[in-house]
Amino acid sequence: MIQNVQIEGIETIVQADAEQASRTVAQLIADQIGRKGDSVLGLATGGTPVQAYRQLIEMNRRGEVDFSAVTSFNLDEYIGLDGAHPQSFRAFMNEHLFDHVNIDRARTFVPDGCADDVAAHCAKYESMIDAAGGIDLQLLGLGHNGHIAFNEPGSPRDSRTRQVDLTPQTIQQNARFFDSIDEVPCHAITMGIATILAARRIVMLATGKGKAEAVARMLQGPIGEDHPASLLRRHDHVTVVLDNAAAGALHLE
Ligand SMILES: N[C@@H]1[C@@H](O)[C@H](O)[C@@H](COP(=O)(O)O)O[C@@H]1O
Repeated sequence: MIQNVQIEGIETIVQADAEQASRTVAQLIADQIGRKGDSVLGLATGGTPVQAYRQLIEMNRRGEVDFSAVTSFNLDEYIGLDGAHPQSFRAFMNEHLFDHVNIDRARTFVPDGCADDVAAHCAKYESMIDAAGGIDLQLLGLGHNGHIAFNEPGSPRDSRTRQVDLTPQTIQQNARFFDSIDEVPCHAITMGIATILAARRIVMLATGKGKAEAVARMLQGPIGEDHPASLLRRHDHVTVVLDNAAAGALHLE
């Protein structure tokens, strides 16, 4: 059963399972591209969006969504991994989306984890987003500690693309993608909270019981930098898409 509720002014869609929630997110992205063929998308990595990307690939094959004029900017990248490294977010995006749809690879942007001058690269990434006209739709996942992209708790709400340190918890969480925890980089480049909040529309996907507490704090806890996702409530066009399990700690009337 699908529930569509307003929580603290945020449109929240609760689907039965991760498959249905991913389908909803894929449809929201396809609708955005349908309205504006040359949309600028903000894209996310992690385990959560994989099914939504799979749906988009299927829709692209069926001719239901056309990526040919789309531009994309990814949220983040590990420092020290170049795009050819299998655990880089560039490789992730190629494998899970870009290799399988008709997007122009030259218009897909992921921060360069091997940039010589990281600060200059971050400033350039911001100006490239501006030059593209800003992000029309930003897709987000949710960290267990409330992080968005790699904006860990305590990240300033006016932060922009920059180098950050990862918390031990995030390193631990992401170790599942590597052969061992020692291989997980400790630093990353991430869009800032202000970069994310500048997107015209934000779609957050969270699934599974493990995200339930973080979802409840995001939507019904205090708004503050100690739970970065709660700052999304300061944005006027956010859609949160959940499965039942991730909605489990919410107080729904
Ligand atoms: N930087 C990413 C985030 O963009 C992502 O949303 C989050 C959740 O990941 P997952 O979807 O695998 O739970 O963790 C990562 O560290």
